[in-house]
Amino acid sequence: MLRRDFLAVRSGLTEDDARKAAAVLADRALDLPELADARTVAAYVSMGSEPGTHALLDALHARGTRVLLPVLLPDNDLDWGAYDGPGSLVRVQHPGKIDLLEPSGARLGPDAVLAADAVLLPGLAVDARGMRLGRGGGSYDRVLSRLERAAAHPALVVLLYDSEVVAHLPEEAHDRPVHAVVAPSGARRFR
Ligand SMILES: Nc1nc2c(c(=O)[nH]1)N(C=O)[C@@H](CNc1ccc(C(=O)N[C@@H](CCC(=O)O)C(=O)O)cc1)CN2
Ligand SMILES: Nc1ncnc2c1ncn2[C@@H]1O[C@H](COP(=O)(O)OP(=O)(O)OP(=O)(O)O)[C@@H](O)[C@H]1O
Repeated sequence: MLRRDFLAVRSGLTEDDARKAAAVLADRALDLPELADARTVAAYVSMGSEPGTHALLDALHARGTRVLLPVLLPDNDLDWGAYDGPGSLVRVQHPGKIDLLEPSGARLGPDAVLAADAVLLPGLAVDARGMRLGRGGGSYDRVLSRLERAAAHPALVVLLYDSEVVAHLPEEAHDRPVHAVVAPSGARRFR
């Protein structure tokens, strides 16, 4: 129900709202040292009404940051490929899912995310402790447990609209908090 409610608010945004938010989000995200100073960022290509990441991906790529993007696997785990500009993306239709833009180049394997200095995670909301509500596929839960197993500690950052930064979300035992959220009104870090 929570997921449905957050998605309903997103689907009510106009294209103009979304475009303006994406531009502000890219600036704010690039101001965050965790992203600005990263050599490798594992990010994703926003789809539909998700807070836009295109401007951010291009800015990171342009400044020489290595950007990794997810490739959805049949079991909902994620493989990774490098972002090499808008021409390096291909539209993919996974059964039952909205179309995703995925990297068309070499697959680097699920462990490629371990090289990231910062991971940008998609989410529908984050609470005051940094607990994140995802789409429910568990893809990023798996990324987080893979990072934990490898003792990798990249900065974990979520891009959201302002109304999606909330006081409290229900969590499950496997959920792990993120470090920061970037919203149009500003960034917020969690301890
Ligand atoms: N832009 C973006 N890329 C991403 C994610 C994401 O959340 N956003 N993912 C995050 O893990 C992975 C893909 N996971 C996805 C999970 C569900 C749906 C989807 O279309 N869900 C339907 C509902 C049907 C269902 O529950 O499967 C929907 O949201 O309308 C799409 C992608 C990797 N890439
Ligand atoms: N490390 C893991 N390995 C395999 N499955 C996992 C792992 N962690 C969580 N899951 C499973 O993934 C499913 C979705 O979990 P949850 O509802 O927390 O998704 P979410 O965090 O909202 O989604 P996402 O991680 O894709 O953003 C659950 O069935 C959960 O048991």
